[in-house]
Amino acid sequence: MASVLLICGTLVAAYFSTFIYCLIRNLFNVRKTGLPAIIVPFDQNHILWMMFSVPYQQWFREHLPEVVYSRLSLCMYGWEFHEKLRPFEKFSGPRGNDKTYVLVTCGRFELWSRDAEVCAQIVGRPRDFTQLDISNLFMGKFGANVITSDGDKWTRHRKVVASVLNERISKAVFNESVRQTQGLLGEVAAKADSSGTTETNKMFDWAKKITIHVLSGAGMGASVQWSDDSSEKPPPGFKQTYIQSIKVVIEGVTGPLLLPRWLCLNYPSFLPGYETAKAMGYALDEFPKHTSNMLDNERRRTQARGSVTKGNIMSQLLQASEQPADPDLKTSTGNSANALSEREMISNLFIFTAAGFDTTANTISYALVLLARYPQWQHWLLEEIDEIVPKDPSEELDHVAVFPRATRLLAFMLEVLRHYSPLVHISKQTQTAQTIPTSRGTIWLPAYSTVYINSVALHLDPDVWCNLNLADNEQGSDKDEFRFRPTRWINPPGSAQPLFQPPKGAYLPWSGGPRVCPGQKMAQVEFCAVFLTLLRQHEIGAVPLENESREDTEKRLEARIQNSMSILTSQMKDVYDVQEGDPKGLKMRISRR
Ligand code: HEM
Repeated sequence: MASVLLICGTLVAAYFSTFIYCLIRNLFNVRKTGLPAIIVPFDQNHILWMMFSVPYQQWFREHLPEVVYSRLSLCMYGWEFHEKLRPFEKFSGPRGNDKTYVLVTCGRFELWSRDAEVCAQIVGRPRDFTQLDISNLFMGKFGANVITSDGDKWTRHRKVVASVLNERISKAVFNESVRQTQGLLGEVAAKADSSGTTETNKMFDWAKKITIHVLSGAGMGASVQWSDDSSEKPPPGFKQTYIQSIKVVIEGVTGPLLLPRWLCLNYPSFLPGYETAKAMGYALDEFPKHTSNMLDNERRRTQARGSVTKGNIMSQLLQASEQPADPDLKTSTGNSANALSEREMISNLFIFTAAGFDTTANTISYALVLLARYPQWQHWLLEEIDEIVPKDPSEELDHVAVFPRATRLLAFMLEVLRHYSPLVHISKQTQTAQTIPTSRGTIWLPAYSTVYINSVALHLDPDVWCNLNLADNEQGSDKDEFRFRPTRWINPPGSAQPLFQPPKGAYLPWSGGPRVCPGQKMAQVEFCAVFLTLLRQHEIGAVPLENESREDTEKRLEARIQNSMSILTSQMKDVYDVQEGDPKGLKMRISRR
């Protein structure tokens, strides 16, 4: 018995001594960096902490002393959204650097920065600052792809992916976004009262529906009617439609996606989470099959057209993937050729959806609430929209004629993303020791460090944003960088560029450098197409509560926006999947103008 206890005790001691070793090693290394340190003596990337810290955040806040909680909160996923500049102003600033610090934990060495110079180098040197191992777990579920790869493998994926997201795709995305938003307006009209006004909790689910339909139509060439997806049946031999399987997979990235397929399919029905696990099991099985079938169909269509590709991502991907380039690789068709195998194509098609769905949908959702919160900005947009869209409402919107002129709308989107970046941080790791030269001195980093760009804090730098491009009728203010003010993006008349071009590394909602988001233009085109169509003849507002003043409505909307959390991306709580009568939801009003 004594020897069993001794073995257990030794194992426990050995386990905990690794944490102590890491803490001491990190304390030693931080002195070499010359940066301020914030010490939190445990491993914030420990699986148990990652699982339980966010759900128990409220409990920690209420029960821990302020001095402990104020540090601990910096280790809870998504903290950047709520804390804004606090760690920089409260902890690192007084110790000599208000833009970069080291979080000294019992895990890896962690650098956190909101310094544009540092951030520009992190995103500009993808061979030195590589993808986190953990991104493979979620994003590599269907095989290697552009997000999970580094080095030469990444170059190969990226070349294909970048060639696919081209101007032809922009046109397809624009047209599909208009078509889907018209579908939404059709549903709105069917529910409208005699004055042409509809009040609904469903506006945010509809934003998601537009985004997934656009990805399906302009992405995979599988165009869906607005009202079709609920009535559509899975094809023979399938339990889920393509849209259903993709939704389940994407919603599962918070955890269930990590479960193996066999476990999901055999999950005991008496345990909690049975329905989710079962749906995930089917989706893991069927998503690649659906995609593979769609690729086969597209191949057949392309052959029938005499190799003429269509303007959707899948068609372009097939063409780009089967260009001869590397004789050592075989494509799915068995040709001695480039680039991406069938599995890699499926995995990249999954990534387009995983990377493009929540990011775009949540940006549209924040924008909807901000339109209601700030009617003055909505009117500012309506002025532009009335000028650039055809006067005849039955005349179709032309991507080439309208998109380049939607300057205010794009400025509005850029301001939404400055405040509500879907990714609150961008994280990378070093494989070997690195240095980052800056005007404040050179930062040294040990091998196997994790580096975090805090996008929320980066986008609030007063040196870049405060009182930028004040219009004639606007007052400057001390804390202007915190204000939602899209005019800051509009350069004075006569400038070389109509929109403000932030300094390198200062604005990274789409990241930057060679690994900048290849879907940036697609997201911009979709955002503009959706709001051009929505606001062409309608206005967006929030339904006031009983006896609520306008001022109180604005406060409530502000609180709803601030009540956000980061799952994979930042999103408002309780706006999705809420039934019509449920008071938890956020009731929006769409009225004909
Ligand atoms: C508002 C919408 C979007 C935002 C804010 C956004 C943001 C980002 C960010 C920050 C990254 C870098 C991630 C990192 O390095 O850790 C990224 C990468 C990526 N995004 Fe987006 N994205 C958006 C829409 C899209 C769309 C619509 C697509 C495609 C359909 C897309 C495809 C990708 C891909 C493939 C990558 C990986 C690039 C690489 O590693 O080389 N994104 N995105």
